[in-house]
Amino acid sequence: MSDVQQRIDDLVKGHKVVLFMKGTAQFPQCGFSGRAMQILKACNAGEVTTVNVLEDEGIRQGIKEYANWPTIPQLYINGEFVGGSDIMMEMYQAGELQQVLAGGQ
Ligand SMILES: N[C@@H](CCC(=O)N[C@@H](CS)C(=O)NCC(=O)O)C(=O)O
Ligand code: FES
Repeated sequence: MSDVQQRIDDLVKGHKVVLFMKGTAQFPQCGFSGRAMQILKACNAGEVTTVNVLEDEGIRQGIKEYANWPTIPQLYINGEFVGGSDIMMEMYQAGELQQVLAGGQ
């Protein structure tokens, strides 16, 4: 595993809920990332670890390889890739995201 892939793996496995996004939780810098954050808030997700890919070009590119998913935002729960903002919205509307968040540790 490359250095960047290892760093991403440590982040994803070291925290329950990790959102790779553009900007921060307080100041998202893209509508898709803002929407992802809003969905997590609507789910009462609790502690969300956010990673601002605009501050790290290596992670911005590396995260696309890590989950084989070409865009940001990317949500991980309990070490597993969940999806981008479209998938998050679909899961939220079906009540599934709330269930995944409630499961695990
Ligand atoms: N449909 C996507 C929208 C996300 C998206 O299109 N992201 C683009 C624009 S922010 C992206 O990450 N492009 C690659 C990049 O900026 O590195 C989703 O469901 O999350
Ligand atoms: S930064 Fe332009 S669509 Fe996300």
